[in-house]
Amino acid sequence: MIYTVTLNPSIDYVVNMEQLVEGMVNRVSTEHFYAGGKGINVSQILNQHGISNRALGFISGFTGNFIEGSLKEKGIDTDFIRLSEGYSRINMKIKTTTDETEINGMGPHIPKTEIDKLYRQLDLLTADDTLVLAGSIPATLPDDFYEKMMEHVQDRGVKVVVDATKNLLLNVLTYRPFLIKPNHHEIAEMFGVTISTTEDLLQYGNRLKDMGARNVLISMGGDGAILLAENGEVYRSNVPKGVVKNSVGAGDSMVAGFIAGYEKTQCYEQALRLGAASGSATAFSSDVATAEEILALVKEIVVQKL
Ligand SMILES: Nc1ncnc2c1ncn2[C@@H]1O[C@H](COP(=O)(O)OP(=O)(O)OP(=O)(O)O)[C@@H](O)[C@H]1O
Ligand SMILES: O=P(O)(O)OC[C@@]1(O)O[C@H](CO)[C@@H](O)[C@@H]1O
Repeated sequence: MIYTVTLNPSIDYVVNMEQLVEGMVNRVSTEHFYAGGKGINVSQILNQHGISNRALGFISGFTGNFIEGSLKEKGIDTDFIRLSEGYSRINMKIKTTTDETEINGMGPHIPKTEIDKLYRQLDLLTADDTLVLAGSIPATLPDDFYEKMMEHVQDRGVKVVVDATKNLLLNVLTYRPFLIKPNHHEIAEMFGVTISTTEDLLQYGNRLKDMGARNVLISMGGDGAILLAENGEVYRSNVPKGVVKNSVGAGDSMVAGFIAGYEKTQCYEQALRLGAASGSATAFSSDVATAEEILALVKEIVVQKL
């Protein structure tokens, strides 16, 4: 079974407007409310690929009810820990004709008793399970919380996927995650360097492998992705043609597509293909993509061995 953990789920309030003017009243031309948070997005796309999974994490308040309800409506298995105080956050995603701006909320305080409940859920995982840790760690939890969770399941051979930024990602590498998915900007930031060529990316991708990551998937937005696979092969994928509606969740969809592709075929090339199709399908859609939208793009993905 695949378990996703979203420590700080959100309602993504996705709006369109022609222009965003700071210091003025701005009015939107379209608005949508979606259940969000990186782990939750991974769960939604896994579900589209027919891969059974369970979404874990903390929810609270009326916003938490919306998140849980909308996942249930889509047939996604959830086992969220409900906090008695506070509200799951609302993240505003503003798409204008030129930019995408995001304002992400803080989220509720998570008391120690509730953290213990999450550890009890992790106690049940075995070597047949995959644990996906995705998204930021809320301010009320310690920065090393992902490391703590990985340490907790370490002896049981659980496959762990981590999609997080900077130190959160670097610090988990000693626990040998099965997959990490930084984007090219995050790699540059992690190592404090400027990346201008594919060779640069490969150099730092290999550094992440040397530090412990088993598979490193580097996404590059509209420029596709590179996979440095555990078997030593390196692959590059293109992106299909399409109009970007809202790229929020594209990275999470790529992670989910990769996991689904690997579960189905045990082949890294196929996993990258399904990951790339899933990422682009979400970029071309207002919400995270549907199975039909993803399948329509799979044939356009060209995976090349470097
Ligand atoms: N503009 C785009 N056109 C086509 N495909 C895209 C575009 N942006 C993203 N994708 C697809 O989604 C994948 C992941 O995108 P990206 O590199 O933006 O991830 P990310 O930075 O983690 O995204 P996010 O944080 O917005 O979820 C890309 O490798 C590509 O396959
Ligand atoms: O604040 P975090 O946890 O870093 O990111 C949260 C978030 O921006 O990530 C998802 C897209 O990747 C959205 O659904 C959600 O709003």
